[in-house]
This record gives sequence, structure tokens and C-alpha cells, in this order.
Amino acid sequence: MAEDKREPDWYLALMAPNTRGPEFCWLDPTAMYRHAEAFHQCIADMTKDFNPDEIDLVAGIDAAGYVLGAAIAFHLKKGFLAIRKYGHLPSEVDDVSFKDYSKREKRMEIRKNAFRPGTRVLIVDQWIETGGSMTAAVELVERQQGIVAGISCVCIEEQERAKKLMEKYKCVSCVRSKELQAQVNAHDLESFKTYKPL
Ligand SMILES: O=P(O)(O)OC[C@H]1O[C@H](OP(=O)(O)OP(=O)(O)O)[C@H](O)[C@@H]1O
Ligand SMILES: Nc1ncnc2[nH]cnc12
Repeated sequence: MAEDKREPDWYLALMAPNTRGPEFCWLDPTAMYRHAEAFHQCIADMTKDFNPDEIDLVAGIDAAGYVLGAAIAFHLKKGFLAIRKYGHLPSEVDDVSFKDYSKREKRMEIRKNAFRPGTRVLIVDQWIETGGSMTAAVELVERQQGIVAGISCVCIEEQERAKKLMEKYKCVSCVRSKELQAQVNAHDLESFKTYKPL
């Protein structure tokens, strides 16, 4: 078999740059999900540092976290918990208010009795920018006496609240090198210079 000469996080170069101007700071990992090998490698990398025997349930954050969370739940043979934007679940809920990168007040919710106390939950999202969404998700899980078994995202920016999460929980991202991490923090990847839509 031919030796794989690619960098371990080669597939992150398939993320599309933001072309909607400075008000919209998103990079677009969904561009990468279209590539079968890239998406599968991404899911493998988001899970490889976790022992499946130490996870009972995978939770994904509405909306981009659903794509990855559901794939990871399937990969690890676990169930999936939807952490929803507020006002969508047709059941009794626990909810929490928070601010994210948009600086707007937001709310998210999970159903009451979402799992038994002591359940070990892996929380999955596409991205941590300010850490507002992930911190809120952790609060919802812990309020129902869940144990946060870990946090897994494609990219985690090194901002204040994200650093606090990293101190307290096992956090995994697909970014392997310091160079790429710095580019992620700056929302500007070297690969954007040569990025070509499929
Ligand atoms: O660390 P933060 O500053 O909280 O930002 C991260 C969140 O922002 C995005 O969600 P968003 O609700 O904007 O979009 P989505 O519905 O497409 O997932 C992303 O998927 C994370 O959930
Ligand atoms: N900069 C960013 N890129 C991609 N997804 C994001 N979600 C929040 N911030 C993001």
C-alpha cells in the first residue's frame, strides 16, 4: 500500500473561506464534509482519543453539531442527544441563556430527564469560537447530573472561555499543528490562498 504522505490534518484544507465579508467570521467546514475520505477521517480523528467504554451518550449542538454528533454516535455505537436551539422541543425542557460570537443573547434547551444521572456524555460541535455555546451545553448536561466525558470539535479557537473548558474537560479537535491552530485563531488559513471549490 502506498505510504500516506499527507499531513495528519490534511483535510482541514478543504474548509472553504468566508466570502461574505468581515461581519461574517465563519470558515466553512461543511465544504470539507462533502469529501468522503476527508469526512470519515475527520470523524475518526474527533473520536480516536476517547475510549468508547467511557462514553454512554453523544450529544450534538444545534445545528452544525448534529452532522458530526450523529456520525460520531453511529461510529461509537452510542445514542444521540440533540441539544436544541430554544423553543423547538415539544416537551418539558431545561434551558440556558448564553452569548456566542455574535454577542447576541441566545438560548438552548434539552428535554427534561434527557438521560439518567451519572450518564457520561461526549459533547460534539463543529466549532468553538468564544466557547459560549459549548459552555451552555456543558451547563445543561451537568444540570441533569450528567458527567461530561469530553468535548470534540473540528476546531477549537484559543479564546478565554475555550481555554477554561480545556482546563476542566478533555477537549479534542482535528487541528494537529501549532501553525494551523494559529491560523484557525486568526480565521485565516494558508490553504485559502489555493482553495478551489470541488
Ligand atoms: O463558541 P461560540 O462563539 O459559541 O460559537 C460556536 C457556535 O457557533 C456555531 O453555531 P451557530 O448557532 O452560529 O450556527 P449553526 O446553527 O449553523 O450551528 C457553531 O456551530 C457553534 O455551535
Ligand atoms: N469562525 C467560525 N468558523 C466556523 N464555524 C464557526 N462557528 C462559530 N464561529 C465559527
